[in-house]
Amino acid sequence: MEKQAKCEEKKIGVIETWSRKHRLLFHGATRHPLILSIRDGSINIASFKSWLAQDYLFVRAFVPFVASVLIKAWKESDENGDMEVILGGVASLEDELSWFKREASKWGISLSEVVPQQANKKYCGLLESLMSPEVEYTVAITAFWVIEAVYQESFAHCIGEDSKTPQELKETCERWGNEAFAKYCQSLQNIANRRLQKASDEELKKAEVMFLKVLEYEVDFWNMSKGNV
Ligand SMILES: Cc1ncc(CNC=O)c(N)n1
Repeated sequence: MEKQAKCEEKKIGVIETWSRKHRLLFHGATRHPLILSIRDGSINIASFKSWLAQDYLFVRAFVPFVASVLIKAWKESDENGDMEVILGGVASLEDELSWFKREASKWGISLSEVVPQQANKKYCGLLESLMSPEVEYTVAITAFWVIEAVYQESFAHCIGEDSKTPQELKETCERWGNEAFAKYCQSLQNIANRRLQKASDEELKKAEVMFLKVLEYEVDFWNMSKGNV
């Protein structure tokens, strides 16, 4: 019986098990009021602009984090394919930074003057702590997957059926809500699941704590734009 339960768990994967176990928090991060207001068209543009400016700073800190996961994959991975997936992630961030600059200029935001808010600083600090060589590949790749998955699930919701997303925000939603990004997130999830399946109990625990922490920080990140509602 116990063996069978374990097999079941393997079949659906650790990530799905955690997403179900912590579905309230997962939902809080992927169906935040800011996202719902984009989807129903009631979004305050000042909130959007504030999010855009803060997210640009976040993505700048995200680049070295992803590079650090690449280093861990090279050193610790048991599978050759991991590096290509992560390298693809690094490469697409160059385009993403250019997109932020174009988008900011469209909205009249001067990126050089943006001051990071507290929640952003805290989140970038978490990314920096994950870059340490002491942090295991399994923990880092789990964090990486959650970070990407929150944006994928959130923005895909804004371009789904019956969404009333304003035309000028559609490109933003497409950036993370598109099919190719969903596939990339699935590849990251597969890597994370494979690693978690083989992980020690201690490593599993650390990865689950990190999973929760990222979700919490994502909620705090969305909350930053509340001041502008
Ligand atoms: C706060 C936050 N979380 C996740 C992402 C998505 N990853 C890269 O773009 C993001 N841009 N910002």
